[in-house]
Amino acid sequence: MRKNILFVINPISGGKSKKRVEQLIIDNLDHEKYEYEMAYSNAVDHARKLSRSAVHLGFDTVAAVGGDGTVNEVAKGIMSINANAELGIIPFGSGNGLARHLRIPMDVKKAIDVLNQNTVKVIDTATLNGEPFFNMAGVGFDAHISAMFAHNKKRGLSGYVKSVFRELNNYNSDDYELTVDGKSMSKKAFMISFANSTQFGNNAHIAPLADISDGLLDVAIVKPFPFYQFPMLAWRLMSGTAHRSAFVEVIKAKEIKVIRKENGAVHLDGEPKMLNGQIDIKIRPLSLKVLVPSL
Ligand SMILES: Nc1ncnc2c1ncn2[C@@H]1O[C@H](COP(=O)(O)OP(=O)(O)OP(=O)(O)O)[C@@H](O)[C@H]1O
Repeated sequence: MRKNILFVINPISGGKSKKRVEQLIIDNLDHEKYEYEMAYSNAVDHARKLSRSAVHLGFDTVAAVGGDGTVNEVAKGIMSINANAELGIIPFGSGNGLARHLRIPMDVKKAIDVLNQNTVKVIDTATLNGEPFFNMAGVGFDAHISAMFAHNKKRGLSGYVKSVFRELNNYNSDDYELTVDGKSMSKKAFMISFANSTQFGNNAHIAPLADISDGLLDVAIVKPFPFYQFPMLAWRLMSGTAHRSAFVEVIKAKEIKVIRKENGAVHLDGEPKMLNGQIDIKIRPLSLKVLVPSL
């Protein structure tokens, strides 16, 4: 029997035109395996609603055509109705962290072929104050950058890199009280990432040893560092050796509580949110089915 798949296309993700996507789907999807529909998200949270309605109507798969924010909304929609429905990803974002971690090709035709292969991997997901995330959440500098970037109309990698350099000099590290699986600790940190996958996106690996199906998050604490160390840290991110840096501590955990003195930004899969001082993060082991490349 053919499976029903809905493609949820985010027209703004990655700052890239989606004009060719419809035709590429028509030409490359295996129509013996799938009956398809397509829909465009028209605002923040619309992809979640589209995905939720599709799964409610009995769709087997919803494919997010976008970046990590679109994947977040589509996966949230799926999980709110039926954890047996599957997530597909056609990467079209600025960073595509989850897609890259799962080795889903950046090329649209090849990513459609992954859907045709029909190989399912069950992954962990997590929540931050009850809000789901799938790739990475964080507090500190990366959350600050997400909040800045959200006001930047130009999406894409170059805008992101510009924001990082502009803010790097102005940003002050914060004090955090952490409880990591019941163990209390105080940390001064430039940022803290709660990593389900290894990377933020663009192959910047903050938690190179993270396993997306191990029932654990990798808590990557980046300590304050002198400005001249930034190129070395950037190299460590890109070479998958961040865990070996003297400025990065990684702790594996199921449940983390974070208390900071002031309200501030957090990010969930790159999308910013303002929160008060207390943050609770929890893993949900093996809770989402994703279509991934067969080996
Ligand atoms: N029609 C729309 N107009 C404005 N915003 C939209 C629209 N459709 C979806 N969105 C929002 O766009 C945001 C960004 O999408 P997404 O994260 O996929 O792209 P990106 O930020 O470029 O990629 P990445 O997260 O991989 O870096 C999402 O949070 C989503 O809510």
